[in-house]
Amino acid sequence: MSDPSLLDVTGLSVAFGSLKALHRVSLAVRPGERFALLGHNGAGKSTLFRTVLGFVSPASGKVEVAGAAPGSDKARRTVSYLPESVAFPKALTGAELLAYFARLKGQTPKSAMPLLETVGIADAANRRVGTYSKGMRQRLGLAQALIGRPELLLLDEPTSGLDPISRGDFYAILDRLAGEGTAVVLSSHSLTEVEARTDRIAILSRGRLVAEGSLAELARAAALPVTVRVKAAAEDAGALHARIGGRRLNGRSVELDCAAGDKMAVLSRIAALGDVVADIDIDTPRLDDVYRHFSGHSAGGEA
Ligand SMILES: Nc1ncnc2c1ncn2[C@@H]1O[C@H](COP(=O)(O)OP(=O)(O)OP(=O)(O)O)[C@@H](O)[C@H]1O
Repeated sequence: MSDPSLLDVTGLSVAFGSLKALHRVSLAVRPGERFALLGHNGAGKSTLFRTVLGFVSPASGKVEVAGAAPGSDKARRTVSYLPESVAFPKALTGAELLAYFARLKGQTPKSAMPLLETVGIADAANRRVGTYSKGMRQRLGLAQALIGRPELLLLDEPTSGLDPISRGDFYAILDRLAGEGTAVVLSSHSLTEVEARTDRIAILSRGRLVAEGSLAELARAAALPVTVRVKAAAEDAGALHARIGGRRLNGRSVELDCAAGDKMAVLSRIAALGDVVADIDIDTPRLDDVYRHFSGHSAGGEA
């Protein structure tokens, strides 16, 4: 049997006056999962986080954090949050700042110090935070969020403004935490980085959950085609085209679209042509295709 969910959201609606920020949203996140929340500006991602943290009350529906109500002692011990922009006092060192947050969370400063190592800024522990780069401040923010070993991490656009290397490093830390059983829920506008680094994806559009699942499941649900590109051995795309159909790309290659479920049958048909074929490439649907399909928004790599 699979682990029980750490986060259970059932039929959640949240309203600000007449504005429905969330409308009947349901989702569940299990230990060790890396879960991405995608959606346009104002789709309701931060509202969902704030409801899980107990700062916003549902108009209807239910949220449970490890089976407990948001804001309860058990939920607060389970969940931790990293807001999109963290503002730390610049005059404190990284170690001093972590010690301060450890005391606030009822932990000893000593117990929190290894977290500087976890997030890769132990070398800068005694430097003032004012001298940290944006990437180092995000790492410090993550260390702060990890105090007390939360089982569920909520990260609001944690990599926005980071360079590609810092983003990669940040995701590597999240991968390690998930490997140790932490559930990681992050919101992001960057489809390319989320695609490779999360296990499940939820797409919010105008407060509604329009899709939820792994990338492969979403691509199947959207019935997006797989594209198979076949290169002819003797620079004779004409002969190849006559045998397998599809579109001629140039003098050498032919491209075919097929349903995901038909991919293996199409590949065996092409393999049976033997020497006529020099090479095969397969393009499976990307997250920006899936995002565009479900959200009705143009993606271009950014949600
Ligand atoms: N406290 C509030 N009072 C009134 N309206 C609010 C409040 N908080 C959020 N909203 C509205 O609720 C909707 C959802 O906002 P939310 O911040 O959850 O979106 P988001 O998906 O996090 O957007 P972004 O990607 O821009 O951060 C928006 O229309 C926003 O203006």
